[in-house]
Amino acid sequence: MSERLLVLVRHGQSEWNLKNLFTGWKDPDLTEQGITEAKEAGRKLKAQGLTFDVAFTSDLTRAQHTLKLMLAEIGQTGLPTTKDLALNERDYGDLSGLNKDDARKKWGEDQVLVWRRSYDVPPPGGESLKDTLARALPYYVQEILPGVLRGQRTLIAAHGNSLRALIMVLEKLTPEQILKRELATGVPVIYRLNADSTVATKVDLAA
Ligand SMILES: O=C(O)[C@H](O)COP(=O)(O)O
Repeated sequence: MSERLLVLVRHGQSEWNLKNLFTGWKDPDLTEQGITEAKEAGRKLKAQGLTFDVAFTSDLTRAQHTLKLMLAEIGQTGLPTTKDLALNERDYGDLSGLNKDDARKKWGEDQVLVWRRSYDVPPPGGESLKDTLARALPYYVQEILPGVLRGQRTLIAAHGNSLRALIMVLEKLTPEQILKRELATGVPVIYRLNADSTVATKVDLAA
């Protein structure tokens, strides 16, 4: 019986994470720290003895770069990889490029938290987590999950909110529970699935 392995990794620190800017579909690369985090994520996966059959990433540089660095650490630079917009970060709309502390001063802590972490309230001109889920979940179900269930060991390098959307489904979290769920940069979360696509085990490789 194959193991139905699915590993999710948020990209390492980006230049705009460092500057504390809303990023969304903007396309900054990793910082030096982000490069270190991505390599460390690869080392952690290697230390777990994990290798992969296939990888998925978004259309954005920071996730693609993170995947490349992880695969180099694991020794799998040629791994078949699919890039798709469906795994992109939530579109932050009009907030993109604004400083997160400046936004809190302008609109208040509570409003900014709702935009950043709530399930169904979109930032102005952007996507809510629900909107993000509406394009990430069909992609997961149609393009990723069938392979996992066939035993293709699968690595996904993507973004805080596109992965929170998938985690909400995988872990059956409520809108209240997802509000509190944070995803650190460069931390692999390892799932093994049951044949019915529910989660059998989860290991979070934080720290
Ligand atoms: O797009 C962004 O600004 C970040 O990658 C994620 O932002 P968040 O922490 O506000 O969800």
